[in-house]
Amino acid sequence: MDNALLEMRMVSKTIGKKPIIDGLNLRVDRGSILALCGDNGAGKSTILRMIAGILQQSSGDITVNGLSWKRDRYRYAEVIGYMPDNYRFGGGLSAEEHLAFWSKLRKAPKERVPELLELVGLSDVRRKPVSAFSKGMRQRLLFAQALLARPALLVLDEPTNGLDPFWMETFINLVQTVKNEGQSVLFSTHQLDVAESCADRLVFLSGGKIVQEGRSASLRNLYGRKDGASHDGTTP
Ligand SMILES: Nc1ncnc2c1ncn2[C@@H]1O[C@H](COP(=O)(O)OP(=O)(O)OP(=O)(O)O)[C@@H](O)[C@H]1O
Repeated sequence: MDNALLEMRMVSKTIGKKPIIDGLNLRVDRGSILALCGDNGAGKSTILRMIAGILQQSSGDITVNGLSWKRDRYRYAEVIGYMPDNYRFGGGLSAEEHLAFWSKLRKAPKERVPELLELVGLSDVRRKPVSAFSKGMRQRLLFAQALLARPALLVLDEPTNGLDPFWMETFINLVQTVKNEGQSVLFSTHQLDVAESCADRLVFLSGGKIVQEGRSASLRNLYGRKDGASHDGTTP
């Protein structure tokens, strides 16, 4: 049986005349964690936005659990939990109000709201307006939002950005728990130590293409290089 949950086949994205993603093939297996790494502008957010259905690919195919956004966007949306980067919270709502609103949209049971606030350490401040939250607290709320409906695939854009060491460690434990419950996780990061601590596979992007992938910390040598070549020219 094919174990792929997410499959991207020959996906390209051009914005204006600029090619951003070029012939990308990527898969995430069921019950696995994949970290998308790469320098600024490599194309990580663009890929995650295409998977979330916010951006449409210029060509190629994306399926999650055999579903495609183009053909069946409602069922497709149900199997994905997406955590955006730089989400703008508005309206002076509290953490609890935000999560309750999102839980209705996602048709998640009411009990998930207090449960998730507790999980991400925001129970005590649940009635405070999110506008008064720190970056890390907002990130934890967005992470909780992605978990609401226990989606098959979590798509997280820079989830540990702004987290202090305690919450960074907690994030690593939480994604492991999510994986043990059978969900899959795809996240982007600049923090290689986080990627190495929790991902089954690391994929490195440069200029909208995969330049290296594998499990090992030896991939670290590649990070930030402009030519995308590994130091010894081999694939780990
Ligand atoms: N709306 C847009 N119009 C033009 N160019 C865009 C647009 N969105 C993204 N890009 C370009 O696409 C490339 C990839 O951007 P993307 O945000 O996906 O990279 P990233 O790997 O997530 O970067 P970072 O690590 O800085 O978040 C960049 O060169 C960016 O300037």
